[in-house]
Amino acid sequence: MTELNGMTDTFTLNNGVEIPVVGFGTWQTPDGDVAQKSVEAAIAAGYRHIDTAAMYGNEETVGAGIHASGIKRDELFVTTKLNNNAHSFDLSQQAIDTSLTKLGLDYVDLYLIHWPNPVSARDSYPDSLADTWRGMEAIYKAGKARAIGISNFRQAHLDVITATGSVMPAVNQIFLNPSDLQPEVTAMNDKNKILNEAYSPLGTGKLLSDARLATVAGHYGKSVAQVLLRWSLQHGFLPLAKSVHEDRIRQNTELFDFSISAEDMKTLDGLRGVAGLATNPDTTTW
Ligand SMILES: NC(=O)C1=CN([C@@H]2O[C@H](COP(=O)(O)OP(=O)(O)OC[C@H]3O[C@@H](n4cnc5c(N)ncnc54)[C@H](OP(=O)(O)O)[C@@H]3O)[C@@H](O)[C@H]2O)C=CC1
Ligand SMILES: O=C[C@H](O)[C@@H](O)[C@@H](O)[C@H](O)C(=O)O
Repeated sequence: MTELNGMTDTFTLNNGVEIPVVGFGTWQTPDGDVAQKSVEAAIAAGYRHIDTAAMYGNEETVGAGIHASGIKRDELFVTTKLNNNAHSFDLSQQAIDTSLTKLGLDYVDLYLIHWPNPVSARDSYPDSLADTWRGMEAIYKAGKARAIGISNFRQAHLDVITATGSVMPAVNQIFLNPSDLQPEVTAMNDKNKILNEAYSPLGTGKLLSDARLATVAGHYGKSVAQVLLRWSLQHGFLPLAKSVHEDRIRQNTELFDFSISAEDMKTLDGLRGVAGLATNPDTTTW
């Protein structure tokens, strides 16, 4: 993308759907008041994109936060994910209906397969995965999701679904921050016009105390969190930041009044392995 102006900026997915360039994460956000209030706070702060999952156990109260915010449905982009234990055509059809009921929505904007190779279905992989993608396509065609995609997928997994599928995933949501740029996965996504969504953009908080990141943030009078999110955007990745604190939620939207220099981008790109973080390289157990 060439210009970054604000939270309502969008990337265009490979099926033409517009997706707001920053998303609000809800993994480990406790179900109940905390989820409802943090989602409301995120929408009030300007977020127009919420990321949840059946696995997070908070779809009901994330949905309550969406409704309490008073935002119009077509001004909000909502993602949820197929649970790890729901890998089959039939289970995927049941799972989307359950998620929609919990969220109180008629459709989601994006529905993702959470992991390619759930432990419970490992024996039947890759058949279960091809079958699940067929289920995702049916969900898309029924209008229950405006776009469908994948998460934690590498080449071998993508090959399974493209061998029999007819819809290319719109998104691959992956672990992506300066501790791990995942060059092979992002190249695969780029080649197939699959958007790179950056999960754990703050390393689930573990990157925030790194001294080298603090030095770079100091160049801009910004927090480390803001620099990490801006780094994602400047790479063309869509960051999903989670917080349950109103001040941080707001802070994480203030990303459009500065730009990281090419030199500092290089420094950040060189931080591989920082804070001991890296992605599981074992493609067979994903
Ligand atoms: N598809 C997948 O398999 C996965 C998807 N995800 C998605 O990505 C989202 C983000 O990733 P996640 O791993 O949750 O973590 P993040 O990288 O977003 O980091 C969140 C942590 O950082 C803290 N934090 C957030 N903003 C600030 C700030 N400005 N200053 C100081 N601390 C801050 C939060 O604390 P606090 O909340 O207390 O403010 C929390 O501890 C998830 O919530 C989920 O939606 C994540 C993992 C896997
Ligand atoms: O979306 C969240 C993530 O998938 C998270 O639930 C997993 O990474 C989990 O901690 C695991 O160890 O498998």
